[in-house]
Parts: sequence; C-alpha cells; structure tokens
Amino acid sequence: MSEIKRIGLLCSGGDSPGMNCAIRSVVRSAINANLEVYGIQRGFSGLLEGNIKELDVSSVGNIIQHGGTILQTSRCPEFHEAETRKEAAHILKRKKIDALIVIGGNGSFNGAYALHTEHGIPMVGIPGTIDNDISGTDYSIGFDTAVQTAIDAVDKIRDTASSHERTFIVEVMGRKSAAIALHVGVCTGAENVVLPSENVNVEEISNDIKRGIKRGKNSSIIIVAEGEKEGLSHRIQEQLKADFELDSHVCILGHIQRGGNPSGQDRFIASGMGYLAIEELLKGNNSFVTAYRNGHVVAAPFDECLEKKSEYLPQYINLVKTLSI
Ligand SMILES: Nc1ncnc2c1ncn2[C@@H]1O[C@H](COP(=O)(O)OP(=O)(O)OP(=O)(O)O)[C@@H](O)[C@H]1O
Ligand SMILES: O=P(O)(O)OC[C@H]1O[C@](O)(CO)[C@@H](O)[C@@H]1O
Ligand SMILES: [Mg+2]
Repeated sequence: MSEIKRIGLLCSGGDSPGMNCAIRSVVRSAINANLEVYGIQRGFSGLLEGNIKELDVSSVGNIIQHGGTILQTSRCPEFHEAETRKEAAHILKRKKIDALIVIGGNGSFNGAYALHTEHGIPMVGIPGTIDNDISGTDYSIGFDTAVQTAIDAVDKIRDTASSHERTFIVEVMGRKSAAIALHVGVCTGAENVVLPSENVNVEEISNDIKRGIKRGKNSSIIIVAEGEKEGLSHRIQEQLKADFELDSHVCILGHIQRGGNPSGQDRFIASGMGYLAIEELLKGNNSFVTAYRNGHVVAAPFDECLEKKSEYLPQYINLVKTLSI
C-alpha cells in the first residue's frame, strides 16, 4: 500500500450524539501524525458533489460537547449503484485522498466496504448510530445518549401518567433494532416492552396492566420499538380499547432521541475510536472497523461488521416483566 498522506472523513446515515467527538479525534490524531484531513460534507451525497474541504486543528475546536455532526450527514440511495461508487472513487482520486473514514451505521458500512473492495480505497468504519445494531461491535457511538434521552422523557411521562392514573404507550426509535426499547424498558420500570419482530399479544399486555391496577398501581408504561412499519403503537392502542376496554395514550418520542449533548460514555468511546482509526491506518491496515469489544476499542475486519445485529434478547423482556409485577 502506498503511503497515506491525505484522509477523507464523512458521516453517513442518521446523525448520532458523539459523531463530533469522533470527528475531532480523527482530525487531531491525524494532524498530530502529520497527515491532512479533508472533511466531506453531507455524507456520500456530498462526496459525489465534491463538497470537500480541509479541516485544521481549530475547525474541530469547541465541538466535543455538541450533538449532531459539523460535517452533516445524508442518506444517498444512489450509492447502492456500482456506477455511482465508481464516480465517488474518481472524485477521491482527483482530490488525492488516499484513505476514507466513514462514521455511520451498518448501511453506511456496506457502502464504504463496497467502495473499498471495488476500487481499492483504504477504508475505515467508525460505528456511529443510536440504534446500536451493527454486528461485530458491542457498541456504536450515540446509543448511550439516545437511551438516556428516552429515559428522561419516559420519567416525565410517568409523572403525568401516575397523576392521572393513565396507561401510556411510548414508542422509541431503533427501526428493526430492539436495543433502545429494551434498555429503556428496563431502566424506566416499564410494564411491558414490545419488540418489532414480535407478534404482539395485546391480550397479555391488557392482562398485565389490569393485574397491576388491581394490586394498586396507578400508572402503566408500555415501551414499543418503532419497527419498520409506522403505526404499531396506535394499532396497540386501538386494540386495547376495542377488545379490552383499556384507555391509553400514545407518545412517539421520535427524533429528540437523535439530538442532544453526547454522554460521557459516547465522548470517551468516540475519542478512542477516532484515535485508533489513525493509528491503524498508519500501521498499514487498509480495511477495518474501530469496533468496541469487551470494553476496548479494537480494529476488526470490515466484513464482520456489515450485518445488522439480530440477536433477540428475551431475557430483557423477562427482566422487565419480572421487575414490574
Ligand atoms: N448495501 C449498500 N450498498 C451501498 N451503499 C449503501 C448500502 N446500504 C446503505 N448504503 C449507503 O449508506 C447510506 C446510509 O445507510 P442507512 O440509511 O442504512 O443508514 P445507517 O448507516 O445504517 O445509519 P442509521 O441506521 O443509524 O441511520 C445509504 O443512504 C446509502 O448511501
Ligand atoms: O430520520 P430518518 O431518516 O427518518 O431515520 C429514522 C431512523 O434513523 C434512526 O434514528 C437511526 O439513525 C432509526 O432509529 C430510525 O428508524
Ligand atoms: Mg442502520
């Protein structure tokens, strides 16, 4: 592999709190090693537009505490096409960019890895998604902050729910991933968690809630993972009413879960991942993900990190139910 002097850096997919910490870490670690870093604005879309400019030490000052990403991000459906990726590779070559670092989720990693395998561009993936659904890494930047944001919201909902003796169905983000829902369910003492892949047993939910009310509970919270199809929470609400005469309110937390100042954990892990990205590139590793495994940031082969994590964790559902009897 020829010597790396100039690195491109972009964010892709949904933004996540802590992406800025990773950007800062990449830029400062690279400059410390006498490399140049070029920030690509708006993900793969910005790459195709040639929206690229050099980042210096001060361009990443005072961003460590902010959510979102100073590089902005995008979803770029055209990147699924090999022809589009060829164009992206030409642009990188024209700009004399020797390696690319992509901060994003499993989708972004698939795009990045395709660019590497098809055009030989040295490639690094830094896991950044609130969904924590990338295989091969225990953690992705933003998850902890998103979970805390959802917990804060559910705690507030619980205040009004108990004051009015109500049942709330709270929908959290995560698309097909159950990670946010399970964590929030455990941490808020929810009565139930509904996962995207599950056939929803509304009768069981109703029985659980009614049993709780009988023993003196004055509020109930059901956490629903959003899934791929919109409207799951409202369907549960309608069925609870129609079949079991149970009134409930729906609250969809939505994009507030993607914003906000990153937690200490997100800042810490993002900083470590950015540093390792540069360290490994300098060692000659030309295709890897800065994965979090067993409490450490390590370089993992890209092909171990391309799938969605699919493990279903029934023990957490049992935990939620056991602790909320
Ligand atoms: N199989 C693929 N081949 C090429 N490019 C892809 C592929 N999958 C995704 N991408 C690119 O990555 C972008 C982001 O992917 P996606 O929307 O799945 O988000 P993500 O990176 O998984 O992040 P998040 O799920 O947190 O929003 C896509 O818009 C597309 O440009
Ligand atoms: O903001 P968008 O593009 O609608 O994406 C929403 C999706 O992105 C995520 O927030 C991850 O970034 C998922 O949890 C959610 O399903
Ligand atoms: Mg994803």
